[in-house]
Amino acid sequence: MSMGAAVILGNEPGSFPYSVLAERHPAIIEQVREAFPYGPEQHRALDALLDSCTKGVIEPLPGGAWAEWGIGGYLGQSWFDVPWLWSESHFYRRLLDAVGYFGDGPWHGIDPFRPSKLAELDSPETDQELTALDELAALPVEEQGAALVHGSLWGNRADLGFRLSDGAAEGRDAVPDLVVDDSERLRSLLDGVGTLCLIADNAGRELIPDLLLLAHLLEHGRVERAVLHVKPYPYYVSDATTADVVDALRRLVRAPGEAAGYGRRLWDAMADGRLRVRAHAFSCAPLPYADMPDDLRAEIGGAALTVLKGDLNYRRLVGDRWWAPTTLFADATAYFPGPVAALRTLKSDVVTGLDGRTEAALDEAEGRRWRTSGTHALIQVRP
Ligand SMILES: O=P(O)(O)OC[C@@]1(O)O[C@H](CO)[C@@H](O)[C@@H]1O
Repeated sequence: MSMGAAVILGNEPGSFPYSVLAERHPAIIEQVREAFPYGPEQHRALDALLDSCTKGVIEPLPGGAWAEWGIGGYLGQSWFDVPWLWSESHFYRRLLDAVGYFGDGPWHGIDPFRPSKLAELDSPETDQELTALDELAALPVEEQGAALVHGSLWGNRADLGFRLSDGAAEGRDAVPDLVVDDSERLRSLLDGVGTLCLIADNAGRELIPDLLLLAHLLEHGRVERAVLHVKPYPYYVSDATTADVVDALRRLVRAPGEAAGYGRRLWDAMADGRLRVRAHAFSCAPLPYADMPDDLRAEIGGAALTVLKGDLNYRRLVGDRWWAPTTLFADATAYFPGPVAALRTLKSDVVTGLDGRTEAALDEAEGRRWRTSGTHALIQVRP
């Protein structure tokens, strides 16, 4: 792989990464502050975090993981001057510290994003999406599969962090033509043999369609087993944890119509081990997948296919760099230990695998906006 492209930093005012550090993170702190009746300790810690993340520098963190993940090299530097991916990931870790998530007090393990995730799961939009399954049942199985792949892909627009900094996002029309569409290749890799790893992204309205797709693939013998990788702790506002998988499955089994059947089949698949949930520490690491530890590399290497959902996982997959958009996806993912697919709506600058004409047409029509607006999507596969 060419390592030539520069790593993305957040220090260019006016850029998307800068706006995430300067605006999205402070907004997230306020949202979390309002969501719970925290005590003075938490409020003070949130004040300190706001100060640090906007004006301060990277400070030491206890625990071995962050030492392994490179904190030593960034101590004393501004949050804006270290790799953007690293800085963001570190923000979520600090936020959880501030609200006592890792402490031994009463707030231990309380997900500060849970209220917004649950609200989404209970929304009328989720009801509608589940009701649509009743009509889907009348279609040929192949068409059901294609529709569920698209449901999972576009479910990625439902990302609460993104909507926080871009309130108009949901109202904007999605562009149904994908900027890259390897869905035929994806279908051919779902040939019924072996394990599918699905590296999940958001809870709620993204996780539900991800689960529906897994239920379909298991039921129709397109995969033998599936492993759903979720985050070991709350992350990037709405990223799915095990608790979110439980909430989504409970939502499904209690739903009317076809949805409940999907939920029950998934519940059974969990019970007999065909569907497993995995919360590897590296899922919350501030690093690209090229740096994944050996145990995860071996596990993923044993899968027939790994599907990565969403924008952040895409950044981690190809490396959070200023790639020329025509860089081959196969080159950027050559290190990955097995067949890999990305299902992503475009919400940050990174992209690979476009043909030159597509890139030129998008630039011509939208300037840089197509990269970050969440209206475009892609399905990319490297067998
Ligand atoms: O991974 P997701 O949920 O599709 O998107 C994550 C996101 O909202 O957060 C990051 C910026 O904070 C970007 O990768 C993207 O804008």
